[in-house]
Amino acid sequence: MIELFDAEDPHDPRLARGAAGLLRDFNLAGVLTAADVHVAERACALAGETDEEVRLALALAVRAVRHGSVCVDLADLLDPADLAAAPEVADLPWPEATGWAQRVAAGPLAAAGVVRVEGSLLYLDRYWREEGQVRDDLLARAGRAAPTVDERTLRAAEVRVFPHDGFDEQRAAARTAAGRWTTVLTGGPGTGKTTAVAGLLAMLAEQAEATGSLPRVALTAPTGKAAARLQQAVAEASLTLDEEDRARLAPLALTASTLHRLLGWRPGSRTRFRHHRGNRLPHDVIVVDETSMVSLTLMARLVEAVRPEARLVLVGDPDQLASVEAGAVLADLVGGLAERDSGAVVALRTSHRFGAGIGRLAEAVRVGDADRVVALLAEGGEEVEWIDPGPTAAGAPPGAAAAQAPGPGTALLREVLLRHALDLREAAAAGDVETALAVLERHRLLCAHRQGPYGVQHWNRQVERWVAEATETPVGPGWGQEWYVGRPLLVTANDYGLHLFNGDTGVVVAGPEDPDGSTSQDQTAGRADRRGRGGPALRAVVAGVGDHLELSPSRLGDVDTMHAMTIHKSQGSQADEVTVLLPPEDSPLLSRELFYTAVTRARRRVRVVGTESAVRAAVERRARRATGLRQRLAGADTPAAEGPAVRTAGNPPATPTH
Ligand SMILES: Nc1ncnc2c1ncn2[C@@H]1O[C@H](COP(=O)(O)OP(=O)(O)OP(=O)(O)O)[C@@H](O)[C@H]1O
Repeated sequence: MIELFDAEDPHDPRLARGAAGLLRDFNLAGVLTAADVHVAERACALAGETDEEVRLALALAVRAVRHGSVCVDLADLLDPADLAAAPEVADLPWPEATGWAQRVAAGPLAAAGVVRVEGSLLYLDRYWREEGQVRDDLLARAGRAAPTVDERTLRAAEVRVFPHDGFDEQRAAARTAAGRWTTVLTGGPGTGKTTAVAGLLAMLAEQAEATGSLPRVALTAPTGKAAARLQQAVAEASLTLDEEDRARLAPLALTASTLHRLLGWRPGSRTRFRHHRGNRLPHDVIVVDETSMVSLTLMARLVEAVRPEARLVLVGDPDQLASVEAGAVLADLVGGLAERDSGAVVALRTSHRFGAGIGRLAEAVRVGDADRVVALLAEGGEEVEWIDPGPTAAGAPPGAAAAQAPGPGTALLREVLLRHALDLREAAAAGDVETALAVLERHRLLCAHRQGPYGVQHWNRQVERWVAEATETPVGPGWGQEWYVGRPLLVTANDYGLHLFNGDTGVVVAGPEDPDGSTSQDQTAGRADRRGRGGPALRAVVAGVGDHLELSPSRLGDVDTMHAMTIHKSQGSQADEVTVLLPPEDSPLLSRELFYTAVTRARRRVRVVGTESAVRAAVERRARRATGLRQRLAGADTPAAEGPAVRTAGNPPATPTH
């Protein structure tokens, strides 16, 4: 989607002062940011490229990566849906598509290796190389003779580990993964992916017994939070195995780490690791969870570091939002490998966790049946509720009624959100950590946006205002009370020293001073906030795997308030009840992948707040990313050899910006 920014202020930092010609036109129109323009200008100056249209093409390629695409299709920049949302874009002086890419290919940028052109696809060199490398490494793995397995032992293990008909899908998945070097295991939430993985590991451990060895197993995920959940889920799933298989898994000492940690994070580089083609990972089995969140760059680093004779099991849900960084790797693998190598992709379809109501809604969203989604929402029930704010007040932005104007939508939202915030506050004020953390898991408000009336910031402040009114106490930064009892927390960056991971959640509770023996410097710096202006001493409690961490709030650097969180951030986590606040239908963030991700965060009940047109837009609009990996994997040497642009699902902007 051609997403625009709207710069009314001439000093807006997104405007590139000094830009000229086409770059200036596209910058002023909000298509290109100053960063896109500067990169293009600099690279063209260095390479000696003076053709304005080629400069524009390069800036659009830079922009595409910023929006999560791996390349840009110069022949397919505008589609009717984009133009309906932003008709003014059509009036920009777009170059004639025919021959545009060829001019880039014939020019000095391509000669200098800054860009690569394939058909109408324009890549920045790095992403072109990474796509090719992922394809080559995966196809090389697929071309090797299959791993040797003892069939009789395997068949006996299948029946033992997955004992009845309800495990048919998982049994088939584990059998596939046991007999291949690379397997992509897909399924929505609660379809038993982790259970299948635990069973597979027991089966592989038994296979290794014949050689008197133990398989070296790595469990990994793109984020710390997802890795922690994977470890916990595998441990829980292992408990369902019989004693003999549990005993097989015990010596494997299964712990999970982030992909960055597994690959060997190196200070100063986000894309180069200690393990690579020349220093491969030692493991025999590598299980990656939440693969939909893995970017192309990280996948490239992973597949080159895996030993050819190690099993790689990529687990995830390809219908969810794709990675924050460029690529839609899981969706591409599922599409490309399924076409080329029919056995590599195994899908689990039966949900063992959701109630039927959420499952039906999620499936209707997944397949893009907007009429059914609207009918299911209208029907409602135990698990599904719809708050349609209805027609908005004159002058109000469409769909804003529930967010801003007084009305039934606002009253209902207030009731739900305030009740949850007060329950949290009550447990936190009593210093009851277990209850506070349990209450935290009961409900999430999920927003597409970060800012604006549909955004997390607005709703965090709004809930704080409601709590302040209800309790007649100052709450929130508006009152100079950043730290207050019952403040829900979302960790926004990994801190390996403190064992905190991006995506961890927690709550501020009343409690004894210096829970972690904080230094005198901490105490001085944090005292005013930590005491909440004469209130009790405060401690932050962060939920961990099987345990929690308590520390002084002053030690927490990267945290947000979590009365509301973005759908992007919610990936990989669930809550009993979820309220999804949809932005208006013209929001560039609305997409089927976003809506599906939000709905599937709910374990017991999902509440959708949004107009019918917003619901329909969410279901019908595909988030798109331009990538070539799917087609490369499917068989074509170059993505353009089989036709025009390759688009795959999963294309939110890299970060929600509204
Ligand atoms: N075949 C089955 N029959 C009944 N229950 C099952 C089956 N497989 C898994 N379960 C149960 O369903 C729940 C979800 O399973 P599991 O954690 O393996 O799913 P998942 O796909 O990994 O979930 P998610 O990725 O959403 O966390 C667990 O409680 C598990 O014990």
